[in-house]
Amino acid sequence: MREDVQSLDIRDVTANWVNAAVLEAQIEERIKALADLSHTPLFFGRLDYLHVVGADQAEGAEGERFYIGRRHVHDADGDPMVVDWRAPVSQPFYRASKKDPHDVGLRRRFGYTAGELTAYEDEHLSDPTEAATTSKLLQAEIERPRVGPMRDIVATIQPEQDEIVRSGLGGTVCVQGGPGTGKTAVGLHRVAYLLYAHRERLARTGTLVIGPNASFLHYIEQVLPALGELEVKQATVESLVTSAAVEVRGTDPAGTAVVKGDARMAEVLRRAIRSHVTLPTEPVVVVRGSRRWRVPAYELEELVRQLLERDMRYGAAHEALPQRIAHAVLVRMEEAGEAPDDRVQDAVARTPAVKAAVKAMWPPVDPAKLVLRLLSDAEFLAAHAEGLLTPEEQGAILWAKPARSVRAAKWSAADAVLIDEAADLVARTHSLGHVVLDEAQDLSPMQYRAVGRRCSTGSATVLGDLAQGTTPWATASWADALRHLGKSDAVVEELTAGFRVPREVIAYASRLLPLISPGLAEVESVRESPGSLSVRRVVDPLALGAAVVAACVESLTHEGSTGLIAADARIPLLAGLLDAAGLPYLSPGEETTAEARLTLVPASLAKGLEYDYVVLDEPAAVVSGEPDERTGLRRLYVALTRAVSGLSVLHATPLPPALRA
Ligand SMILES: Nc1ncnc2c1ncn2[C@@H]1O[C@H](COP(=O)(O)OP(=O)(O)OP(=O)(O)O)[C@@H](O)[C@H]1O
Repeated sequence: MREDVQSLDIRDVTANWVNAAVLEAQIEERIKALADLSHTPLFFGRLDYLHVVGADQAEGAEGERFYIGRRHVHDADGDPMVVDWRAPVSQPFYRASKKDPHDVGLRRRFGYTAGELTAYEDEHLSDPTEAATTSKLLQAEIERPRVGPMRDIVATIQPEQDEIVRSGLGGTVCVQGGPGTGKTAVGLHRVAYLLYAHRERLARTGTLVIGPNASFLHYIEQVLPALGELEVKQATVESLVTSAAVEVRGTDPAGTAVVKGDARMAEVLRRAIRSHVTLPTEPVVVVRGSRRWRVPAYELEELVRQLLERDMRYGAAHEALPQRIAHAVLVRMEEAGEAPDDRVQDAVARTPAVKAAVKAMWPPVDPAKLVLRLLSDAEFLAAHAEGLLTPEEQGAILWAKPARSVRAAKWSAADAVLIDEAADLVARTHSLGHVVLDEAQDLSPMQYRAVGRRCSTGSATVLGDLAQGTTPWATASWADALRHLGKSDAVVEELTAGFRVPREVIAYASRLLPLISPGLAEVESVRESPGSLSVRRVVDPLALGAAVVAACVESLTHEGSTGLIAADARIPLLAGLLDAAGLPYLSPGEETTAEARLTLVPASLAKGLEYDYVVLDEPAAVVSGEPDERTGLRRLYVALTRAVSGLSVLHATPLPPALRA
């Protein structure tokens, strides 16, 4: 297939150089998508249907056989050899069971080692005498050491995951799932599925994956290209809302950020922007040739009121008003027996008199300047926050030292979201076709709104775990979150099977659940190996660092990656000790390789990541590094649930009570 594309001669088929360039680019893309990945087999499954698919299931009808792979492959005659995993005929590979065989006689899974076919596993789904078994190949895939970036799970997607992956483009899906239940994997595969099922529509409208930080995005960025999808954009909420005009250089105290992130701020902004509208007291007088045309104030007022009532974007109304005034002038011209056309209306709309009137009634508003004023001018804020924010809340968000200009202001991340909201009040934000929002539990209501306007005419996949919410404004319920996102009708699915964390380790971490998120289901590990958990107290606090380094050395004797997770404040100390011990290490954004397998991870960046072995330094410091205890325990829960094979906890300070023996 690649050779076919490479040998295409487009010289005679293109009319001009533009067409040729476009076609050439498409061919390049296609060659890229058909690249041979030596470790990625062309197929991983086979389905033997009992009957011809789609035909009447007549007794004795010949069955059909399909090989399932990451992409469609055909032979020299164009006949399919491998069907795409996303095609409808592939679905039983993921969903069929003894109970519901989907007309499949045999399901075969193929196992590979370093690109070589080394195993296969058969299930005779329609044979009642064969007992249902769990797949050894799935077990092997889950146990495989984690080195390098996140991998696709296309060969082993589980039935409950597949239901989410294949849910339609029309609806928003929200997935609540504990650590390692495959939320991120499912979200990425859903994008790949949607791009297959709705390629044209999404190519036009675009898709976006939103993650918590750059190192997380780096960790997941290979999954979609491995599935042949090169077009999906990635962003953090922060990068989404920071325009070229404002740079985030400041930080807010927790209390301030909570108020700025509250949905009530949207109403404060709406009032503030509309306060720029002034009802006219003077008429507009347009001079054309020897005639003067007068639109009286009461009529202008009526026009302004109509625009206010229509609740259109502020900027759109600003654009519309001159035309409305000009129209009023035209009506007068017609009444006077003239026959003006559209060009006259345009000309009138551009006269200095109309422009001046519009500027007085409906002046342009710069979103950043509007927020600047709200945060600097106590009276202005009070006027628009009246009945919405308490005086204390207003005090919390006012800058102690008002900024002189948009450029000079030390904008915080929460401020950037306010500016984004204001910008949307001025001009509608462009909506994409589909947005995947990962680690959604950490977003503030205002951040949900910012994401929501980027999929206002599309749909979303919202992924998160309420127990892992570590921001002071973390989501308490998915219903609230979805409301702020503008997707109240979304279905909330729950995933409880854990593919990452071994049983013993997840049981240990889950002791925190009643304190951090009462009512949430504990993750049930599907891993067979019990994993290893060791918790060790180091009596001499000064010896803790050395013990932690020794634990890292020990972990590195095993295959796979090791993550040393510690409170952010302890990172410099541990970095020094690792240097002194001659142990090279990476930062979370850097890719682990067979040579560099140790990563030093500040607890604040551990979310979403995983390592074969985790050494956790001083849990009490992880807890006390957060503004309140619940957030601290949640941060600790995240840190405790990053391990695939083993977790070593080392502490000098007593552990939080829930974790004591
Ligand atoms: N069906 C599956 N087959 C094989 N591996 C899987 C499957 N589902 C998930 N995994 C693996 O489990 C691990 C955890 O998945 P993932 O990171 O998507 O979980 P998560 O729910 O997003 O976790 P967290 O809440 O910690 O961010 C990954 O290594 C992923 O590849």
